Amino acid sequence: MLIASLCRMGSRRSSYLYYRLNSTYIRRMRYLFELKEDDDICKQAYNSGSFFLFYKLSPFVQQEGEMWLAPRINVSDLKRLLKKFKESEERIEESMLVGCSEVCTPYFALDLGSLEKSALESELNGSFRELRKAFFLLEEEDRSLISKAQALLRWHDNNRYCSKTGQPTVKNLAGSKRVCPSSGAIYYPQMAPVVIILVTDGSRCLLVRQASFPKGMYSALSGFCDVGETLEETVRREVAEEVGLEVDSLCYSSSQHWPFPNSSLMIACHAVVDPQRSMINVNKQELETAQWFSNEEVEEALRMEPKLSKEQTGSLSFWVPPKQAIAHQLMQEWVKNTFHIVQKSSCQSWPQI
Ligand SMILES: NC(=O)C1=CN([C@@H]2O[C@H](COP(=O)(O)OP(=O)(O)OC[C@H]3O[C@@H](n4cnc5c(N)ncnc54)[C@H](O)[C@@H]3O)[C@@H](O)[C@H]2O)C=CC1
Ligand SMILES: [Mg+2]
Repeated sequence: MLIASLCRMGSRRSSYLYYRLNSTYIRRMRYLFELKEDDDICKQAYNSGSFFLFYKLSPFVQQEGEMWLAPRINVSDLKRLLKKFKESEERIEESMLVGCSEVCTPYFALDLGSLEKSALESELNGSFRELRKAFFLLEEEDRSLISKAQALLRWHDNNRYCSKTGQPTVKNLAGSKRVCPSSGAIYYPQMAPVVIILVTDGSRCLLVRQASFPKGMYSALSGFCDVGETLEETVRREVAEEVGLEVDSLCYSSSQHWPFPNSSLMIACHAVVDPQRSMINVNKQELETAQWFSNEEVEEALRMEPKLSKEQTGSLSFWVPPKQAIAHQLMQEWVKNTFHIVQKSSCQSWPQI
């Protein structure tokens, strides 16, 4: 966003700043690429790295006043910690690369789940919190790094063996892949593509409840992409499957990595149905209920603090996910009318029927 606004300024100074920001970004991406490709460089990078710590997939966090942080510790503190718990320094090689700072300080994540939790917490002066709680407490940058870190740690934990030979697989130092030494098969960390769709009939938008949602919460309709589907096909199928409506047109909004319960790539879209054919027919195997809401109702739900909304204060009997969820962003776009629907005729990949 900063880069975009600097571009709009259009002055010579802003072009220079734009170039500097952009080149820093390229340098960082090239550096991360090297770390992923070359174990020797990655091993050296541990020495200048910062480490996020986890305990059985729960991130280490600290509270500072009102703020929650996911602190990173440097390699000498990490070595001291391992020594104190009588662990070998080789444990550092179990770390995963999760990113780097503006000045190319690499960030790693390490799970210390085999050590004693309360002793670790008092040594580090903080606590290991479930990601479902930490996610909504942390600021954007920490939240995104911690989510990525947990997704990587979980994927490696679940993919220790080769599905062809049954032999143990070995991770590269950055954790960007695992290799089976006997078959040579390479496995890469994966996330599942999911569409999340805010359906509108022009004047109202459709929100749904799954039985597993917290009481009173409604969200946008969602569903996993089936193998072989385009995004448009998934949107159309999910809307038909879950609420029995036919999508006329749609547009892409944005995407988000969603770590719960496993790693998903949430692909957010707006979709339009014909107001003459807007009668909902809920698939009870998938949803508890689905309902049309007015612009005013959604606007009020968005304004409410999730904590207050859970207690159902005010005139509304429902609440919506907090700002960290992409469903919230779709609703914001809808109430402000800041999305642009692509007409069916101009959508190249629209399925032929
Ligand atoms: N960030 C956000 O704002 C939101 C995120 N989500 C996430 O979207 C994901 C999918 O949403 P649903 O409506 O439940 O999907 P869905 O409508 O496709 O139904 C889930 C069912 O699909 C099947 N399925 C197919 N492929 C699967 C896969 N790769 N992993 C797991 N199950 C698979 C299973 O039978 C599962 O019970 C959920 O993980 C949820 O956490 C959902 C709503 C809002
Ligand atoms: Mg669904």
